[in-house]
Amino acid sequence: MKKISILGSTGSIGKQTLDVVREHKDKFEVIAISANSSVELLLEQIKEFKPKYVAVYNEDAAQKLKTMIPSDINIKVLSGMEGLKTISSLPEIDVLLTAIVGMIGLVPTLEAIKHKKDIALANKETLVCAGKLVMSEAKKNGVKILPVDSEHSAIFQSLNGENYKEIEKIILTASGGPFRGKKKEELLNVTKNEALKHPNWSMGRKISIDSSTLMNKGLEVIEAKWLFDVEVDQIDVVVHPQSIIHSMVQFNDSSVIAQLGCPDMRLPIQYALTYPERLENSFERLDLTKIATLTFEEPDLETFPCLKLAYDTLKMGGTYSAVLNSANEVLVEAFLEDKIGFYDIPKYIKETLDAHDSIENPTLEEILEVDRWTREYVKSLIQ
Ligand SMILES: NC(=O)C1=CN([C@@H]2O[C@H](COP(=O)(O)OP(=O)(O)OC[C@H]3O[C@@H](n4cnc5c(N)ncnc54)[C@H](OP(=O)(O)O)[C@@H]3O)[C@@H](O)[C@H]2O)C=CC1
Ligand SMILES: CC(=O)[C@@H](O)[C@H](O)COP(=O)(O)O
Ligand SMILES: [Mn+2]
Repeated sequence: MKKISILGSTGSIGKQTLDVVREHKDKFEVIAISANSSVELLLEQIKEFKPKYVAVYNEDAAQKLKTMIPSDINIKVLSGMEGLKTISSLPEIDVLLTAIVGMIGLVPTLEAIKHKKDIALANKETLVCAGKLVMSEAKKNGVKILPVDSEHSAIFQSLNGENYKEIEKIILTASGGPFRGKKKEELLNVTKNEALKHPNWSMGRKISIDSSTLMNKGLEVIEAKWLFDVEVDQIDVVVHPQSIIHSMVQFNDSSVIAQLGCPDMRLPIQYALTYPERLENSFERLDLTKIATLTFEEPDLETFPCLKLAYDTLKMGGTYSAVLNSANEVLVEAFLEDKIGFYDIPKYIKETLDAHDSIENPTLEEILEVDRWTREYVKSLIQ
């Protein structure tokens, strides 16, 4: 039995992780679950999976959950950041699955690494804001960082048994999002509801907006750099609207290896939890004869400037990617609250990057301070 703790069990990835557990009840045991404030769903999950711990970040919600749990259920209710850190480092867990959204996942993930827990990583913001630190801590503690993000799982699977030094290029596929093929003039006044309509994946709100701006691909470029230890010019993005090829690796002998499958996050989640083994499951099989065409095009960096901004921050180094990420988190939230327009997202990110004094090799405390500064700066721009 693999013992799992889940950061963000009530979200899109969290719920699909529990689907994987349901599929393999004899293989996985859920020791801890958590959320920000979705207590009704947490209660259902507690009744079904019987975890020993639940962490609710929001203090009021944690208190509310305590009153909702029937007296015959024995579970420890924790709260705040301390709660998230505790469930990330429990002695009895083998792996922490990070399905929480945003850079708030950084501190508990580092806590898990310090306690030598393997990480099944969906929370890409952690590597975007602190990739160097997280990967070096993982190496120091002998911890595996197992990618859940579909593209990075595809790359990881394509690299199975290969020598990472022989990678020539990583080719990240992008769906192009809901606005693929459109030009800036057509997108100036798009609404959040239009932006939330991803063509292939049903995901949380933040990542759905990121896909519509192509920031998601930018964050994934940065995530790939740290996971696979490649240079920025070794990472290409190709738009592949069908989301069947989840990504590829080109090797130094010109061979290209790819991973394909139906768009279903349960597979990368399962693979991260069972690696290096594979487990038979009931998920839909890919039938290539039913797919008329697989197409590929270059990303349009003029219409989608967020992707270029992400590449730029990798080239500039230091804490620029952390600023990109924190600014984006604030701006996506503001866009979802109808406070800013679609193109205000790249505009204010650029202005914040221009105002930032970068720090080379930042410590955790410095990254947290950069996050605080960035949020304050961006909010002052919006007002
Ligand atoms: N969805 C997908 O298919 C994919 C997602 N990812 C990445 O996975 C991560 C999760 O995405 P997704 O599942 O879509 O997001 P969702 O918005 O669907 O879920 C987010 C989860 O995080 C929890 N959460 C948010 N803030 C806090 C907090 N402060 N403390 C504790 N828990 C918190 C939420 O709790 P609550 O319900 O209470 O708000 C919820 O459980 C993101 O980093 C995303 O980029 C990567 C690849 C694919
Ligand atoms: C499922 C997944 O991994 C998402 O990150 C997905 O890739 C988003 O799609 P695009 O960003 O390519 O539109
Ligand atoms: Mn992805």
